Amino acid sequence: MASASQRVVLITGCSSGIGLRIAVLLAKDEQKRYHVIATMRDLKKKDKLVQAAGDAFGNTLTLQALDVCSDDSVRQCISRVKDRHIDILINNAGVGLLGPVESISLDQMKMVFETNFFGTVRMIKEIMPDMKRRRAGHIIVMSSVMGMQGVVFNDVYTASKFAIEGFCESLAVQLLKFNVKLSLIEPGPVHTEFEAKMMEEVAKMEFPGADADTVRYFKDVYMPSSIDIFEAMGQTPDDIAKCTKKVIESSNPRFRNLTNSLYTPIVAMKYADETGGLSVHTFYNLLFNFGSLMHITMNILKCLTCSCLRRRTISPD
Ligand SMILES: NC(=O)C1=CN([C@@H]2O[C@H](COP(=O)(O)OP(=O)(O)OC[C@H]3O[C@@H](n4cnc5c(N)ncnc54)[C@H](OP(=O)(O)O)[C@@H]3O)[C@@H](O)[C@H]2O)C=CC1
Ligand SMILES: CC1=C(/C=C/C(C)=C/C=C/C(C)=C/C=O)C(C)(C)CCC1
Repeated sequence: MASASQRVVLITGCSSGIGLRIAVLLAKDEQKRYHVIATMRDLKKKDKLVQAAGDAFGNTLTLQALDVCSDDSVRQCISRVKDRHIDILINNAGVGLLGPVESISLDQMKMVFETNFFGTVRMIKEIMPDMKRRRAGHIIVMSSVMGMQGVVFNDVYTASKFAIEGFCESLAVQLLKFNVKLSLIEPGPVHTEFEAKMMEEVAKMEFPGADADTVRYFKDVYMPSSIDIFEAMGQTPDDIAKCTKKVIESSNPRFRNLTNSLYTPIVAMKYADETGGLSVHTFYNLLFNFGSLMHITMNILKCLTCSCLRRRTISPD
């Protein structure tokens, strides 16, 4: 059980990746400032977390079942929390979806929104009223750079992250009146099971309904560039955990927190040209005209992201 001085942190999607690393980092805090309620939808997947938590398991870290897509599961989980008191809610659970829109069924698209958008909204609706009443609390949402900038062949995933960003941008204003903070964490590519799950999905894909040219652009142009980008820009889940810890420990946390400075110029293009032409044409050129030069492009991005741009992001160190 949490001591009176500890902040209670509830995290969704802790069976792997970023959620697992945030849970472990906070539970192993040297000053034991946090009591972490790590949640996952399938407790059979707990071994990796339990092993990584070591001595913290059963002390500063406890485990509960929670499926963000189920009203009952969310209600049951929160009702088990002492006085329903949660200081920090970290909405991390999420799923990806990649490929030509023609090959993806509406049911598959809805599942992505059920998890990434409605799952997060369900959690916020359950926990926010108590935070508002106490005039205290911090809600963290694991968004993505794709919550700000669309990426070809990630249409539906991007849309789900744009949706949650719009929701949070609106809600943050109201919450400020109640002294409840809301922060988005916006990572670029991160090496987690997310990446492996996508590769596995793509290997199995048969692309029903997509024409041969589109399938070729996806498999032979987008996929190799995307793999290069993961290699050149990829962060570790530990990096994202450290960034998240910095955000919750900040006395004046920012609303938006990009974790990867290599993305700053990409996001800047969007604000530099409100017609959208600069972003669309630059992405087109990067992919279809300079795709084979992706390594050089990455080095140019690294030069562009000199220290002045880097200051705009949250760094893990
Ligand atoms: N990896 C990346 O490149 C990036 C990831 N992100 C975001 O980070 C977050 C974490 O992803 P990451 O760690 O990379 O990926 P992982 O696939 O490693 O982790 C995703 C977690 O979400 C859980 N989850 C999925 N659906 C539900 C559900 N209905 N209820 C509860 N938990 C669920 C998964 O559980 P289960 O094991 O049961 O499936 C898993 O624990 C996501 O929101 C993702 O969009 C953002 C930017 C980049
Ligand atoms: C930047 C960029 C590309 C790819 C970006 C990717 C692959 C980003 C992945 C982000 C993830 C995985 C976010 C998760 O939320 C392209 C389209 C190859 C073209 C050139 C510029």
